[in-house]
Amino acid sequence: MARRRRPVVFTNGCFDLLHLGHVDYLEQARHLGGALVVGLNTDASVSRLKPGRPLQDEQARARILASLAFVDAVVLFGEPTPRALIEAVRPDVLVKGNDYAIDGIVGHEFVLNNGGQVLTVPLVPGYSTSRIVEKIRRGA
Ligand SMILES: Nc1ncnc2c1ncn2[C@@H]1O[C@H](COP(=O)(O)OP(=O)(O)OP(=O)(O)O)[C@@H](O)[C@H]1O
Ligand SMILES: O=P(O)(O)O[C@@H]1O[C@H]([C@H](O)CO)[C@@H](O)[C@H](O)[C@@H]1O
Repeated sequence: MARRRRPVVFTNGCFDLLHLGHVDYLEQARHLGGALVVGLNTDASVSRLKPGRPLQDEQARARILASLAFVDAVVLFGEPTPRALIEAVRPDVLVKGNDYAIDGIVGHEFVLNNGGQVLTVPLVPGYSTSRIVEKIRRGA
């Protein structure tokens, strides 16, 4: 009897300083399917998106993400968006935090046209890498 493939969940981000919001969101994302693949922006890709960043290099960011029990794979991508990676992975579920609208999530058309789902996960209020950086700068 053919074994059913576990649904693959995909998300992506810079994940510069991992915080409670990231952990909560990644754990929720993992439980929307059977395995979680995280697309991680390379240092060059992050620098284009967020000048002055990243604070932690791609190897450190990748290793930290991969240490989480609910992250099954981490894949670096250097392009401005994860579009090519999403089309290569062909995930069953594409997830972002609800700081993104569904139609603003790169790859949503591809995943939906491929019969998959595109979902958002509520943010944990008050947590962001930028806010952490700000607090450190203020010495708060
Ligand atoms: N507080 C949060 N709760 C849940 N998910 C979050 C939170 N902050 C960010 N995310 C999600 O984590 C993923 C990676 O986001 P990102 O690396 O930009 O984190 P960030 O803290 O928002 O960073 P920055 O402040 O530099 O924008 C995105 O899908 C985003 O929706
Ligand atoms: O960590 P961020 O800024 O949430 O991650 C970005 O997400 C973008 C998103 O997928 C757009 O829908 C992506 O294009 C960008 O490369 C970052 O991963």
